Amino acid sequence: MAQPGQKVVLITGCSSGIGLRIAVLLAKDEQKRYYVIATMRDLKRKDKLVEAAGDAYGKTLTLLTLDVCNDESVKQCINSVKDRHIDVLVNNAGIGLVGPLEAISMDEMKKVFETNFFGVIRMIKEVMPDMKKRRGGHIIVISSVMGLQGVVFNDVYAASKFAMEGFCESLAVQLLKFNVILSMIEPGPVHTEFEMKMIQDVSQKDYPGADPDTVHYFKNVYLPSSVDIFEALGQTPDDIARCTKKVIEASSPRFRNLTNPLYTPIVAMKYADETGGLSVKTFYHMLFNMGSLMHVTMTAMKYLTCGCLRSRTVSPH
Ligand SMILES: NC(=O)C1=CN([C@@H]2O[C@H](COP(=O)(O)OP(=O)(O)OC[C@H]3O[C@@H](n4cnc5c(N)ncnc54)[C@H](OP(=O)(O)O)[C@@H]3O)[C@@H](O)[C@H]2O)C=CC1
Ligand SMILES: CC1=C(/C=C/C(C)=C/C=C/C(C)=C/C=O)C(C)(C)CCC1
Repeated sequence: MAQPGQKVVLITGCSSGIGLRIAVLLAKDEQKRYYVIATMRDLKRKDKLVEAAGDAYGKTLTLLTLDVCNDESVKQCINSVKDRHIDVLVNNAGIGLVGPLEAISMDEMKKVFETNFFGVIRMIKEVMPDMKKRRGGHIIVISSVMGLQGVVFNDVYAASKFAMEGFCESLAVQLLKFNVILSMIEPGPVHTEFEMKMIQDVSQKDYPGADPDTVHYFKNVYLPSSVDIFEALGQTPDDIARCTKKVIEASSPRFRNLTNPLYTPIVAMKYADETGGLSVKTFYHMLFNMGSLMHVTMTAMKYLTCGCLRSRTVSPH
């Protein structure tokens, strides 16, 4: 049970990746300021979290079942929290989807929106009324740079994160009136099971419905570039956990929190040209004309990025 003065933090999707690392980092806080309710849809997948939490498990970290796609599961979970009191809600659970649009079924697309968009809304609808009544609370959404800038062959995943950004931009204004803070964390590529699942998924599919040219561009042009980008720009889930902890602890938390300074120019380009042509043409050029140079370019970017870009992001250090 939470001790007096401890903040109750509920996190979704803690069986792996970013959610797991946020749960562990907060539960191991030296000053024991947090009581972490780490949730996952299938408790059979708890072992990695329990092992990483060590002594904190059963003290500052507890486990609950929660499937963000299921109304009953969300209600049951929140009702089982003492007085339904949650100080910080971290909406982390999410799934990816990559590939040629023609080869993706409507059901797969709906599942992405059901998890990444409606899953977050379901959580916020359940937790927000109590926060509003108490005139206090912090809602965090793990969005993505793909909520700010689309990426080729990630059309539906990016759309789900864009939807989230529009939702949060709208809601944040109302919540401020009730002293409830809303913050978005916007990571670029992060080395988690998300990346593995994508690679595994791609290796199993032959993309029926997509023409051979499109499949070629996806498999032989986009995928190698994407692997290079993960290698050159990829952050660790611990980086994202440290950024999230900083946002939770800030005296005046920012609404947007890009975690990767190397992405700042990509996002800035969009606002530099209101016609949108600069972004579309630059990505086209990067992908189709510079594909084989991507590795060198990304590595150079990594070393050349100047301090002014870093200051626009929330640093994990
Ligand atoms: N990795 C990356 O490059 C980036 C990831 N993100 C975002 O970060 C978040 C976490 O992803 P990441 O840690 O990388 O990926 P992982 O695949 O490692 O973790 C995703 C987590 O979400 C859980 N999850 C999926 N569906 C549901 C559901 N219906 N209910 C509850 N939990 C569910 C998974 O549980 P289960 O084990 O049961 O499948 C898992 O615990 C996502 O929102 C993702 O969009 C943002 C930017 C970049
Ligand atoms: C191929 C390619 C790109 C790919 C970016 C990728 C692969 C980003 C992945 C982000 C993730 C995984 C976010 C998760 O939410 C760029 C840099 C836009 C430049 C143009 C070519």
